[in-house]
Amino acid sequence: MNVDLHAGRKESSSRVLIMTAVSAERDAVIRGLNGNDRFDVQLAGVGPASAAARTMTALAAGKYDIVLSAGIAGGFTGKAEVGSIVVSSEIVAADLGSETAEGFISVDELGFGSSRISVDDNLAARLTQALRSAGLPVNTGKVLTVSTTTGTAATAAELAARVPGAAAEAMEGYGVAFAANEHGIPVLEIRSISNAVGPRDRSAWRIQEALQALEATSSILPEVFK
Ligand SMILES: O=C(O)c1cccc(C(=O)CC[C@H]2O[C@@H](n3cnc4c(=O)[nH]cnc43)[C@H](O)[C@@H]2O)c1
Repeated sequence: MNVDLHAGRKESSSRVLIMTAVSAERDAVIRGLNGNDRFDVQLAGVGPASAAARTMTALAAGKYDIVLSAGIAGGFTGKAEVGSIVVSSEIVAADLGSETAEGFISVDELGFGSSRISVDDNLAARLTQALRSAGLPVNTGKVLTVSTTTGTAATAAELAARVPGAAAEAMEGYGVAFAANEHGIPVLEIRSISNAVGPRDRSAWRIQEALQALEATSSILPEVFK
């Protein structure tokens, strides 16, 4: 999906809402933006429900042209390494559905809506290119939203097989994107990778490295979202 950020407006520049789960992520984004007043950064809280509710509230003011879900994330091995950045090609609620003895059935297959929200392909491509030009390690791929972080190699493998093209896993993107969709506003998810998706080992999370990558990424946003 591609959207004209300036549709219906003549001279103005775009206003961007960025939702992060926690304050350490928000602070990294704010440092990167370096006082640019076209961007507002708000806390989504952890998980898709909080993210959806708070994004709906923030968008009610009617002043934003695009919404970004940003923060740290787990990266799928071979797709997004620790310290790298993932720009979403699609936002997927990976655990929204039913478990059965034969395997997982998504809400799409159940006929209850869609677990996938498309992003603005043109913006995703421009951001990826700008980050690459700045020398940052960036990949484009599907970013999964889960309510329970993956904690075993088996679940990581099952998710990677079930969602071909999955690059990262986080907990808020689908909520932010759902709210953006309700308002008809384009959405993108941007994640810096703090850990590999797989067996839980919090001591192996490289949070500072990921927050630095998030800050560096945020410093590029003003040139992409004009
Ligand atoms: O402890 C800290 O200093 C700290 C600083 C910044 C962020 C955190 C978080 O715990 C953020 C939680 C947030 O991160 C996403 N996340 C990160 N890795 C994964 C993962 O492997 N699977 C799913 N989500 C992940 C998620 O969006 C959380 O909301 C701590």
